Amino acid sequence: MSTPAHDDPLSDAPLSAGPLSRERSHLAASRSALRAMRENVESLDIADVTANWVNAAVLEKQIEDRIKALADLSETPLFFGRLDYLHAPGAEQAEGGEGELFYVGRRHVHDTDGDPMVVDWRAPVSQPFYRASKKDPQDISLRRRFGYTGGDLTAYEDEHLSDPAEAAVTSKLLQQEIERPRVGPMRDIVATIQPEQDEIVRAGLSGSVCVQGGPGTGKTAVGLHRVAYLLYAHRERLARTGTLVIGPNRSFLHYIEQVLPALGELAVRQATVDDLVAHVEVRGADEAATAVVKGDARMAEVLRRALYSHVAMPTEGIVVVRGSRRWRVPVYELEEIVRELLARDIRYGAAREALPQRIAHAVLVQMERAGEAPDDRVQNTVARNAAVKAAVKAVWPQVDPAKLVLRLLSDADFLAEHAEGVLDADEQKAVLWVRPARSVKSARWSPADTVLIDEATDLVERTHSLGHVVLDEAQDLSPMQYRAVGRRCTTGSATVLGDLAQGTTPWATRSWSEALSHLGKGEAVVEELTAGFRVPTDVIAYASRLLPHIAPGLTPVASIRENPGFFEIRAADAGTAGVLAACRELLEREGSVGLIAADARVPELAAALEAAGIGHVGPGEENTPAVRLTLVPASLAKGLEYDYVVLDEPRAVVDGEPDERTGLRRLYVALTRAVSGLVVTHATGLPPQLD
Ligand SMILES: Nc1ncnc2c1ncn2[C@@H]1O[C@H](COP(=O)(O)OP(=O)(O)OP(=O)(O)O)[C@@H](O)[C@H]1O
Repeated sequence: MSTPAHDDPLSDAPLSAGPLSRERSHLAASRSALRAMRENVESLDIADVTANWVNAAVLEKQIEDRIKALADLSETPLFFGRLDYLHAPGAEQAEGGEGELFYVGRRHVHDTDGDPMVVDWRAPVSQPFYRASKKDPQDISLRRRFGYTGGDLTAYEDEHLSDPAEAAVTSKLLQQEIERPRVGPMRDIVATIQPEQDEIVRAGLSGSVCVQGGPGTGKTAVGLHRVAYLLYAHRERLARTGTLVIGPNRSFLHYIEQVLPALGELAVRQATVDDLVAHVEVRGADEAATAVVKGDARMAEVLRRALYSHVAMPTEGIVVVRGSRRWRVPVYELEEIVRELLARDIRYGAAREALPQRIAHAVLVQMERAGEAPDDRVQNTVARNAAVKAAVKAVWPQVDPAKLVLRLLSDADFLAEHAEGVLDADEQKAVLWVRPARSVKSARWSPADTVLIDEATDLVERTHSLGHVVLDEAQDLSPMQYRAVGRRCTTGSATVLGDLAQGTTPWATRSWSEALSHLGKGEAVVEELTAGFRVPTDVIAYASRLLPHIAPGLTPVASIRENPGFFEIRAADAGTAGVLAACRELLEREGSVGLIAADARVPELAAALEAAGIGHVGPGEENTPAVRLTLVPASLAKGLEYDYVVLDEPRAVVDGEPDERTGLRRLYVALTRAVSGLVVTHATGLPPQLD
């Protein structure tokens, strides 16, 4: 880049002077054009279009959404880049835009003639903004990045990609954007998506992608931008089939929930795995050893066997009486029908529905042989005949999935019968309830039980599949949970995001290939992200000392932040005075502060903060300028970030987990939440793995 970032010291300068003024005029003109587009939609009179009130309501909602999408948010720049092509791109790539110069922004804006003023960042013509380089200029002569202060365009920076004399330099604006202090919920990264991230964002809809990346490498950001991209590129198809983002817990979902709406996408569902499988109320919890067995993929086989044990081979034929005639379906023919249905790849419930029709068909064949000419109506009547119904009930009874799981967990003999050769005696004992439940309502279901019910439900009736599912923090899922997510995208594709080093469940993923096969997406490509956007150099280097103990073989994250970060380890006296002092000190600085502590220490710290008059909120609650401190139990820190972090008593974080490796992984998560600085306070010494 030959041209350094141009700051305009005279932001009130007359609009006649220099490129910055011209760019500001284009911004002003684009804003007016956007206003005109919005007014155009606002003035639509739907009474002319439809007289039907249902259609009118639907249309009104669409118009409302469109008006929302066309809002001009004063703090959000309308465009952040400009591309000057050497040649006008082909019509297909330019998407209606003619010419060689394009402004890249969050949404498409056109003038009254329909000519584009700003092109959507997701349009093919915008792609070189993210991918072009000196090595591969992609027909770009100039890439210009814009810098904003508040809503004002205040700087720009040029790269002449096709000029061999110009050396490649790191962008200052990009660096500023990455180093900007964090406040409030997660924000979008459209202006600064990196080439390796963009490849994942724009990967095709048909394939599934898995991203392994250390803390702060942008996995969540990439996943969310990928959804926005797919919705743009395949709008109609995904509107029909649906998209879903899965995160680990409510506070995480709350943290990310504004990113997609900010990108103009309002219709993406966000849920936890527990939300997806909420067939019954969860009131219980399992011991780790029990949850491991319940989450093992072999449970799927136990459930399948238990369900199909309800199918009983017929022992006698059926006689259907119609008028003066009696039609007999002999037992061997019934058996053949049942065998054929068992061999087919259809759900238990679908086969149960097909069975009376098959029996009726057998009767119809006999009628035809006897010279009658029965039609479909006759077949339906025969299928509803009492004798046929009774046979179906005996041979292929209805099964309630929750009751099936209830029986497996309560009845040792029933479990033994179907787990024979699949689970050993200890494993069977582990899954059995100590106190068997009487009914589905009174049972103390655990989260792992609801996943079993979900599996059983899917055996009975096929789960609805969506067009695309993004699964974040995937490393924590059990094989049975992967299956539950996988059946929600059997006909669609998935983006799986995670970090093996951050797996903190007893069943955490050991390898992505294994996880992907449980998900049913064994063909997914595994990509790795290693450039870190969050954690400062000194902090990530310190946290990476844990890697050989928690995930040997993983590449440590290389921070791309220039600021080495504020990092201190402080020995403190027992109690809370040292931690509180660190919080006070960091609150003097700009941005958010997270106090992360072992779950068991949270009540004591909350009381101490209150007594000291330091206002704080919990994770997932909104910070305000007056209350910038969040008290975060270590178990909820995953995926979140704060400008400054105070990490209380690392040893307690490690000791809070059932085993050392999980403890050290939890500590790794806690150590990697800071954007600008980290203070570790301890009274009991540090875990030796950090030396
Ligand atoms: N290209 C980028 N430009 C600017 N900021 C970025 C970029 N990529 C990621 N970030 C920022 O870096 C931070 C970390 O990103 P993100 O939370 O997506 O990482 P992650 O890999 O999911 O981390 P974790 O493993 O800790 O959950 C976020 O603030 C995100 O906005």
